[in-house]
Formats: sequence, structure tokens, C-alpha cells
Amino acid sequence: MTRTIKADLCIIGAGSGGLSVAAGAAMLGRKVVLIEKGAMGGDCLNTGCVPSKALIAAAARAQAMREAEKFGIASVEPDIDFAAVMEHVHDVIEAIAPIDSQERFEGLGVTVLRAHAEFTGPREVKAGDAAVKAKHFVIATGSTPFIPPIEGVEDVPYFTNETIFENRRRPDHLIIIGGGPIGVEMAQAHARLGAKVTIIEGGRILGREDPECVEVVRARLVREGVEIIEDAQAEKISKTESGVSISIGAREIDGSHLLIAVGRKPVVDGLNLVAANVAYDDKGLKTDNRLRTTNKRIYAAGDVAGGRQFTHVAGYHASILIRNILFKTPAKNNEHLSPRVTYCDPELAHVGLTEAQARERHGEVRIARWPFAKNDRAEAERETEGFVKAVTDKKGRILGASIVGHNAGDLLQPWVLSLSSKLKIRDFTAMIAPYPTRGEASKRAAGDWYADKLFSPGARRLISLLSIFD
Ligand SMILES: Cc1cc2nc3c(=O)[nH]c(=O)nc-3n(C[C@H](O)[C@H](O)[C@H](O)COP(=O)(O)OP(=O)(O)OC[C@H]3O[C@@H](n4cnc5c(N)ncnc54)[C@H](O)[C@@H]3O)c2cc1C
Ligand SMILES: NC(=O)c1ccc[n+]([C@@H]2O[C@H](COP(=O)([O-])OP(=O)(O)OC[C@H]3O[C@@H](n4cnc5c(N)ncnc54)[C@H](O)[C@@H]3O)[C@@H](O)[C@H]2O)c1
Repeated sequence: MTRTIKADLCIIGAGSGGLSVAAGAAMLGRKVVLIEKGAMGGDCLNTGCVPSKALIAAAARAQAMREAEKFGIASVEPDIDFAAVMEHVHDVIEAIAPIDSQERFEGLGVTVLRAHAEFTGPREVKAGDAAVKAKHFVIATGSTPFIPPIEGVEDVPYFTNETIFENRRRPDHLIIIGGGPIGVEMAQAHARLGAKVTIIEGGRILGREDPECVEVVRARLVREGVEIIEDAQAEKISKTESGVSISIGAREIDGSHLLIAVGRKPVVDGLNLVAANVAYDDKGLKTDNRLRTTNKRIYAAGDVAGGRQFTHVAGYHASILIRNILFKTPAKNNEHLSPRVTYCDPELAHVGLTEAQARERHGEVRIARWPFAKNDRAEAERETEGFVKAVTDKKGRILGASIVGHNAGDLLQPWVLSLSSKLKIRDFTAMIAPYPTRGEASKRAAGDWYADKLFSPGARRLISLLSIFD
């Protein structure tokens, strides 16, 4: 028999987006129903950010052992127990899982239903034996791996991010189709853990990023033994005795395992969105700038909203929805100010416009730059690859920043703040940065922006003139 539950807010999907909306609304005293058909925590906790970063951390330890010699410590080839590495990955998931758990959310007062949800009308959802009637709905159903229609793909075994962290046997030769963030992060991690790795990329690896930064990452990947084949379309995949074979033109690449990482598609199937009057396309739900769908009582959050696919963006969407739905203040989605970081080594972090985008939109731009090769901390730690690069308009308004180097994701944060707070490059020069930190490179980049003017013949003349007061 169907039971009816009435709520202020019904959220479909307990991933990064749905959980953040649910927690905020429950803590503000609203009656919330959260529906999840799979594991609590969604993609990020179970098959995305958390396992990938845990695997990357293990791989970094292995690499540090190989490179210890530069510190006067004997380098050794690590003895890697791949199954134990995956145990570590799952330990990390388990350690974080309680924060996203059903128990925690029930403790906050949320009604959690573990079932597939689908709309039965514009203001009603069915989930298991429950019919949920709510004043507002949030669709936060995320995304799944896109599997390209390459000939033979249906007849071969392959990993996606949903299965690769279950693999307990080190691949002899992992072929990765797709050189985006998933492809690059997984390539380096597996190579460092002892697998031979080949990336097959249709365009250029990390194609959204500043090419100058990508070159630094590419050089490191190649140095560590990752084979990168770019501008290459996989035309056919076949099963072989030892694994798979990929045809690219006349070339055949044989490997033991295959990972497909060519992008993700929004999860809209099975929601009966027609009954809810919610429009969507291949990119996701159609929303306005307040994240409302074509049904004004139904909102979107996270990957399914059709914008950037990051956990911090899903969390940001949640804050926009809380303001729109609960505080009734029209809050706009400005996710173009959100950063992105690829957690390869060296990391590649970016916010705002790239140099190419800035030149296209603003014409004349100026670049502030500082290499880690001129940073004392980087030198002490023998991690001098990469640089800070910021793009400004003629007057010093910051338009974007890219950092490639060790810990770039953390180093990017002041630049993220500078964009959201509309700071200028001179604000960086006014800051006192602690010595010796890698973060000093950002201040030095800003100083570099002024170098031409500060040390110009005109400035020298002025100083000479002022010396009459000595
Ligand atoms: C390998 C990998 C690494 C990543 N690394 C990072 C990173 O380092 N940093 C970063 O910011 N982002 C990263 N991401 C992206 C990040 O994981 C996603 O952007 C984020 O998880 C999206 O959250 P979401 O809430 O939109 O969707 P999800 O987390 O996918 O949650 C959606 C939930 O909805 C449920 N659901 C779907 N349909 C229904 C239904 N009909 N009824 C009930 N429940 C339903 C699903 O089961 C799922 O649990 C990574 C992604 C991958 C794949
Ligand atoms: N560090 C992070 O924050 C992080 C890490 C992993 C994933 N993510 C998120 O997950 C999303 C999905 O990642 P992704 O790497 O799967 O997708 P992506 O869309 O970012 O990159 C996919 C790559 O595959 C290539 N490609 C597409 N079709 C191809 C084909 N047939 N043959 C060869 N190459 C092909 C594309 O040119 C592109 O470079 C990311 O965009 C990001 O939002 C984030």
C-alpha cells in the first residue's frame, strides 16, 4: 500500500548537491525528504573524488620512494601490493562515509527514503512504497560515464570510474580512452603504482586548460613513462587473449585493461520528467540563472544542472537553492567564478578566464607570472616545476589565474577570492606573505606585473629627484 508523505522540500539524489541542500534545509527547520536509490554520498564519496584522491596519495608515496635520492636518501623501487592499496582507498571512503550517512541525516531530522524516485505529477514523486507531496523539489541526480559508440565497445570488458576502484589486480597495461581530468589523474596514479599506461585522446590532453600549463603536466607524465597519443580517435575495440586491442587508423594498441573516461552524461532517465513538466537536453536540465527548471517549483543542483561537474560547484548550487527556496532572496548562479583543479603531480589549478579566453574577450591583457624555480621553499623541497600565471586587464583587474606546480590547488585560493571579491593585482602586492612558502610565488607574480613601471628610467629619475630631501 502506498503511504503519502507531505514535506516542504523533497530532494532526489544524496550526492554532493542533494546532501548539502538537505542538511541546510533541515537545520533551518524545514521538513525534508531525501531520496537515494544507491549509496549515500553519491559519486564523489564512492566512485569519484574520494577514491581517486586516495589512490593518487598512495601513488605519490610510491613515487617519493623512487625519487628519494635527491634528498640524500637511497631511492628504492617500492614493493606495491595493489590489493592493499585498494584496501587503503576503501578505508578512506569508510572514514568519510559517516558524514554522508542515512543515520547522520535522520539525526538532522531528514526523512531518508532508499528507493528509486520518479515524478508522477508536477508536485508529486513516487519512491518505493511512498508518494511524496512537497512544496518544492530539488533534482540532484548527478551524472554517469558516457560510453562512446566505438565499434566493438559492447563486446569487451572495460572499467569506468564506477568500477575501477573495485579492481584488486594491478593492470599490466592500462589503456585509457580520454585525456580529461579522470584520464590524466588515473593514468599517473596507475603508472606510479607500477602499471604501463597509454592515454588515447581525441584532441589534446586537459584541453580546457592553458596549454602552457598543460605542457608542464605532459612533460612529467611522459617522464614517468605514460604514453600519450593525441588527436587520435579510437575506431575499433577488440577482445584479445591478454585483454583488449584498440585500432587507431593503421595502428593497433594492445593492453591488458581498458578505462573509458570520455566525459559524463546527466542522469535524467527514469525520472519521468515529462510528468513533472521539466525540460532537459543532452547537457542536463534546462534551468534559469536561479537554477529553477521549467517547472518553477522544481530546482536542479550538481552535475544534472548541465554546468560544471565538480563537488564544490554542487555545494555552491546548494547555497543558491537555500537562498532562493527558503530565504526567498533571488540568488543567481555564478559558477563561472568556480575554480577547478586536476590532481595530477604537478597539480594544475585554474579560476576565471584562461589567457586565450581573456584575449578573445578583452583584447589587450597583461600577464603576471612567477616560476617556482625562483621560490626558495620550492627549491628546498626540490619541487621547482611550474609557475603562477595571472591574467589581468590593462588596469590590473584580475580576469583569471592558472597555477601548475606542487599543491597548486591550495595555492590558487587567494586568486579565487580575488575574483569573487573583485580585487586588483595591486592587492596581492600589499599582502605580506610568510617566508618561505610556495604561496609567495603569487605575490611575486603580482610584483612582476609592476616591475616594468617600478624599475623604469622614469622611476629612477623620480628617486634621484627625491634624494634632494636626504
Ligand atoms: C573519478 C572522478 C573524480 C572526481 N574528482 C573530483 C574532484 O577531485 N573534485 C571535484 O570537485 N569533483 C570531482 N569529481 C566530480 C564530482 O564527483 C561530481 O561533480 C559530484 O559528485 C556531483 O555531485 P551530484 O550531487 O551532482 O551527483 P552525485 O554525487 O552523482 O549524486 C547523485 C545521486 O543521485 C542518485 N540518483 C540518481 N537518480 C536517482 C533516482 N531516480 N532516484 C533516487 N536517487 C537517484 C544517485 O544514486 C547518486 O547517489 C570527480 C568525478 C569523478 C568521476
Ligand atoms: N580533479 C577534479 O576535479 C576532477 C577529476 C575527475 C573528474 N572530474 C569531473 O568529471 C568530469 C568528467 O571527466 P572526464 O575526464 O571523463 O571528462 P572530460 O569531458 O573532462 O574529458 C574527456 C576527454 O575525453 C576526450 N574524448 C572524448 N571522446 C573521445 C574519444 N572517442 N576518443 C578519445 N578521446 C575522447 C575529450 O577530448 C576530453 O579531453 C570532468 O569534466 C570534471 O568535471 C573532476
